[in-house]
Formats: sequence, structure tokens, C-alpha cells
Amino acid sequence: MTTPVAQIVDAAGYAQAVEDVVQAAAAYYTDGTSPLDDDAYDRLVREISAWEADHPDEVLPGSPTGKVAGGAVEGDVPHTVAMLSLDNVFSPEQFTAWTASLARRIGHEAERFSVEPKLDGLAIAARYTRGRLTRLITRGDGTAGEDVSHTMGTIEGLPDTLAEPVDVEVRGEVLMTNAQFEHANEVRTAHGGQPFANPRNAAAGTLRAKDRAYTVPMTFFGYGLLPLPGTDDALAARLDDLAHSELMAFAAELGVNTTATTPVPGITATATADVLARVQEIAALRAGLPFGIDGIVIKADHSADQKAAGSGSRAPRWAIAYKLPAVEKITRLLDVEWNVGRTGIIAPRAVLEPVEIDGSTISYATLHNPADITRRDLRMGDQVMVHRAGDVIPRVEAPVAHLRTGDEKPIVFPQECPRCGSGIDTSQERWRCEQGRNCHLVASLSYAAGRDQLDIEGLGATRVVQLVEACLVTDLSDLFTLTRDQLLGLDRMGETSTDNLIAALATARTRPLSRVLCALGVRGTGRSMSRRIARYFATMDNIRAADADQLQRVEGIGAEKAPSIVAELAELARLIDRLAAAGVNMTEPGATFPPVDAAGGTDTVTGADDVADGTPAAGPLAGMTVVVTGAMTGPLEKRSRNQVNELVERAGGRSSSSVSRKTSLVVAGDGAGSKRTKAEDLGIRLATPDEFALLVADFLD
Ligand SMILES: NC(=O)c1ccc[n+]([C@@H]2O[C@H](COP(=O)([O-])OP(=O)(O)OC[C@H]3O[C@@H](n4cnc5c(N)ncnc54)[C@H](O)[C@@H]3O)[C@@H](O)[C@H]2O)c1
Ligand SMILES: [Zn+2]
Repeated sequence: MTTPVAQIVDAAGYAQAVEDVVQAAAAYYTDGTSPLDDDAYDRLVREISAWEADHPDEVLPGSPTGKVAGGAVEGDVPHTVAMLSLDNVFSPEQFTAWTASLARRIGHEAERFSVEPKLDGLAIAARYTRGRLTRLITRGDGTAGEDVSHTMGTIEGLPDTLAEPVDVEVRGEVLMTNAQFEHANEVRTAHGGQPFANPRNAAAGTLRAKDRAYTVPMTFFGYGLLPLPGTDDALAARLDDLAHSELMAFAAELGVNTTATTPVPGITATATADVLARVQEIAALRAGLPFGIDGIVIKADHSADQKAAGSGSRAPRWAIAYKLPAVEKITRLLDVEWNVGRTGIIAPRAVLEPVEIDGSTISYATLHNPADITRRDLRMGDQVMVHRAGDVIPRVEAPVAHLRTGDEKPIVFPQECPRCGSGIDTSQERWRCEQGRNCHLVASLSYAAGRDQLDIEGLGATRVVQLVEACLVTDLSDLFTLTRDQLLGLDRMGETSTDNLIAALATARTRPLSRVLCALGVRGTGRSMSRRIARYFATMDNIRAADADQLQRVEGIGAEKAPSIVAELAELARLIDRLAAAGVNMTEPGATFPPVDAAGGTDTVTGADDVADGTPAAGPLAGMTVVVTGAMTGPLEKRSRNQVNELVERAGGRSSSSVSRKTSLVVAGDGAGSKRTKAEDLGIRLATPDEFALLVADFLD
């Protein structure tokens, strides 16, 4: 989680760590509200163990090490046989070492192993009397657990009646499948409750909650079957003798879910290599399982081997958990982005405080759809449980609601399509832009018609939608072949508007190449970059003929951007041809190629910066870097910042947005602020908008 796990350096730090772990474990096992994710918890426990190993005389009695559930929980219903935890291994080497130590302990190699998934839920003991389910007990501290019989009837796989009227105790894991978890949080938040952070917490909280106004289903898988005091002798002897795999088969016959009935059923294997192969198989299937697993449990299968190995106070010696890397971490939800897909689906995506899960840094996670956000009661700034298994796209499991500070804010849903500005169809769970597959077209046409691109007056978003919906325009070039009759046929399109639009389109046809290029919307070629490219290459043909190396001669285009621009232009080849055929200008006024530098020579790859930039030799601002700031007045009043920058470049200068020692001139209008101060500090020449207008008078259009 985001709070780092402290390194224990002294006795006080050790005592604090013990307290933190015991508190976390108590919360974890009782209602599933630990402030730590498992990884953070396990690291803290390892720190404690390491410190205790170095300071054996200072081990606190309350230490969690060596105890079931960290000693943090207890119960009042005694277990007939202790319900233990498991020791862990993390690698094939550690596993092989464990089998060797087991062999030493029992005097020979274990006869056979059973290999089964380690289900990520809570241990439970289910007592059956004459085949009827009578009592459910949690693991507790291992010697006694808590009665949770109130959940009988809500746990799938744990029938009320067995196929035979026997007295037995079935042990296994209660968990929530992913689907049950989604459902549980939905029901819970609908009842005004806070969502659970993950399926395991949800199972813990649900198992122990009494007197709830609602019930939510859970699932059981058994991994143990033992006699009870009332069991008849023959059956007791038989259960005592059966191998683990045989017990599982018997439990299944009785009608109970077992590890043998999961999608990754337990198997038996003799050779270590076979065991490890199965471990890999199960690990590979993990991401696709309908419930969480956190490892693989390997047990000596034969009862004689188990007896020979015996048990410690915390864990049996005949079984081991091969732990898989944690797939969940707690981190913060920083923002929600709304992305529009190819078909117009508007999908939310979580922006996260970067967190490392299983070796990858995760900064984004899917949020499926808006209803999903509401269902999970997610809020901006929430600590969230993020899940990432294998190559599957990371997902936000749920908020960690008990970590809320009160500063969390509601997540704001978009009111209009974030790409094209049209309305949103919210009738389905997955929101969709009303333009559907046309969304992209509407957005790109609106962009192309914008003030800094082709500046087509009278072609606002509504009109674009109208043209697209009437199928008159299927790409940018269609705009330039629109006829008067076609336009007159549209709603709310009178003679005047039609003539104005036709005239605006005629003007748009004559715009400089830089604007045409910008209108194409190639990634990485915004207004000023388009200008630089157009000035450098002078014609569209030259741009299209350029390879990535040549493109990199334009200032600001690096090795990364260049190939993607080349590729996108190639994709747009047909459109560009059609635009040219429709009479759209494809040259940059005043520019020549190859560009001529200030000294009159032609550009070379190693040319000076201002040459590579494509700055023309001529003009009052030749060789100058100009920053424009503040409000423009006088002859420049009506111009956008971009238009003034264009003017700078037409007049031979280079426009820049920040003042530095390299700046030659700062045009400072009213309210110029910090850029003006900085120019003064650096002793850079200043001009008012009026003075500047005089300087570039020949280039005002
Ligand atoms: N986040 C927290 O604050 C927090 C607190 C306490 C514990 N924990 C987590 O719990 C772990 C330790 O807890 P633990 O001792 O309850 O469990 P464990 O994960 O170490 O393993 C023992 C348990 O595995 C379960 N299990 C699942 N499949 C099984 C199978 N096929 N056969 C036998 N047993 C199977 C049983 O319930 C058994 O009691 C820690 O490593 C930590 O990750 C987290
Ligand atoms: Zn849209």
C-alpha cells in the first residue's frame, strides 16, 4: 500500500511493528478491513521475524510469528483437531529443499503428493451430524473458532444434507467468486453500506456479520475430511487411513464441493518435476479463474506420511503453500479519464498513483463503465484495491472504504462526448457517443474546421453533425465538393447561410499548407509543429516524400515522433490526394525547399538550429526568437495567440512560449506578468503590440 513498510531498526520499531501486524490481522480475519494489502502485511511479518532472529531474547509475547492468524483472533468453540495455517515456499528451489527436509523427517521420500489450488478465502469447519449440517466454525486461533452457523444455507457447495447420514467434519475454504463479490458489493452499497475492498475481505466480513438485512451467497471448497467424536468406529478408522486425494473423492461423493471440483482440480504426483509442472500450470491459469488463488498447496498424500511428519504449532509439516506473487495492491485513484473507442463507446479509465504489482508498474486500470463506478461507490482520491494477474488489463477491484479520510470527491461523469462534443446515449450500461462510429469523423471534421486549422466560418459542431448524418461528408475532402443544392437541402440552411458556407470553404481551400497539415490531425503535429514542418518542406509532396530521418531535421521532431508522423501521413495518403484533387492548397507561401539559411547556403543535416527549423532567410525577424505575451491591442487586437505566432514565423522569426536567454524579443501586451519581468531581468528587448505591428507591417494579412 502507499504507506511504506518501515524497516525495523530498534526495539521500539519492533514493538510498533508487532502492534501494527496484530491490529491488521485482527481486522483482516474479523471483518476484512485491514489497512494493509497482503504484500505489505507479509513484508512487515518478515521484518519482525528477521528482527526476532537477531534478538531472540527480546521477542514479545504478543508477537504474531509462529501463531495461527498471528495470534490476533480467538474463538470459543474448540476444534477437535487443531486447524492450522501453512508454511510457505516461493521458488522451485525452496520447494525442492522442503521435500528433502520432509524426506529426512519421515525417513524416506514422500510416497506421493497432492497438488491443489490455494484458495484465497477463509478456513471453515463444517460439522455434519447424521448427514445434516449442524454447525459452522471459523479457524480462530487454531484451537478454537467462532460459531458462524448463521451463514448456513448461504454457502454454495456446502449442502444442508450429505448423500450419506454420516457424522463428519468437512474443512475447507469459504470464498466469494468474482461474480459473487460484484453482487455482494452491489447489494451492500444499495443498503447504504460501504463496499468491500476485495473478495477475500468480503467473505471475511460476510461470514462474521450477523443480523444483516440481506444475505449474499458465498462458495465453499473442501480440502479436509475428518471424523467427529460421534463418528462410528469403522468410518473413523477409514477416514484416518485414506490418503488426502481419496478423502477428497469421498467428500465429493457426499455432495460437497472440493479442491477436486474447482476449474484447476487437485491432482496427485510423485516426482518433484511433475509437482512443479502442475504448479506452473495452475499459476498460468490463475488470471482466468472465477475466484482468487494465492498459491498452490502441496501435501504429502498418504496418511502414513502425514502422521510420520506431524505438525508444528502453526502449520503441519506434511504440507506447504507454494505462494504466487501478490496480484493486488492498494494505491490511490488520482483521476478518471474518459476515452472514446472506435465505435463511440465512452469508457472510463482509472489513473492511479503508480504501484508495482508482480514486477510491473501500474498507472492505469479499467473501470468498465459508469454504472460500475456507481456500483462500487468509487470516489476521486480513494485508496483502491488494484488487481493485476498475468497479462490481463489491471482493474480497480473496489475502494478501500475504511481508509477514507473524508476528502474524497465524487467522480464527475461527462455530460457530452469528450471527443466530439455530441450528446451521450446513456440508456445502456456502456455509454456511447450519439454519433457512434461517426464520432471520430465529427470530431476530426470539427477540429479541421477550427480557427487554428482551416478556420471555416459557419461550420460549427452542429453543422458538422448535420452533414455527417446526411451522409454528405464521409471525410474531410468531401467538404470541398459540397454543392449549393446539397446544402440547401439541409434543415435550417437558407440561401445566405449556404452562400456564406460555400464562400468560407473557398477561402479554406487557399489556406497555407501549415494549416492544411494541422487540419489532418496527425498526432504530434499541432499548430506550431505543423508550421515548422510546412516551412521546412514548403510543399505537401516534399513532406510526403520525406522519410523519418529527413523529418527529424525539423526542430522538435525526434527519433520517436518522426516515424509515427511518416506512418500516419502514409495512412492519410488517399485523403490527401482527394484534398489536392478538390483544389486545396498544398504549398507554404514564402517557403522554399530545400530551405535556404540566413547566409544563403542550403541546409545540411548538421545545419544550424534556425536553418533546421526551416526559418526563411527573409523577414524583419530573421534569426530571432520571439515570445508573445499579454493582451494584443491595436492592429493585432483581433488575433489569437496562435495567429500572432504565425505572424512571427511569416516574418522570419521563431515563436516560443517561454522567455530564456535565447529569446531575442518579447512582445508584451497588457497584463504580461511574469514573462515581462523575466525579460526585464535578463535584459531582453521588449516591444508593445503596436511597436511590434509596425515591425512586421509588411506581413500583416
Ligand atoms: N492484509 C492483512 O492485513 C493480512 C492480515 C493477516 C493475514 N494476511 C494474509 O494471510 C496470510 C496468512 O494467513 P493464513 O495463515 O490465514 O493463511 P495462509 O494463506 O498462510 O495459508 C493457510 C490457509 O490456507 C487456506 N487454504 C487454501 N487452500 C487450501 C488447501 N487447498 N489446502 C489447505 N489449506 C488451504 C486455509 O484456510 C489455511 O488456513 C498472510 O500471508 C497474508 O497474506 C493479510
Ligand atoms: Zn463523440
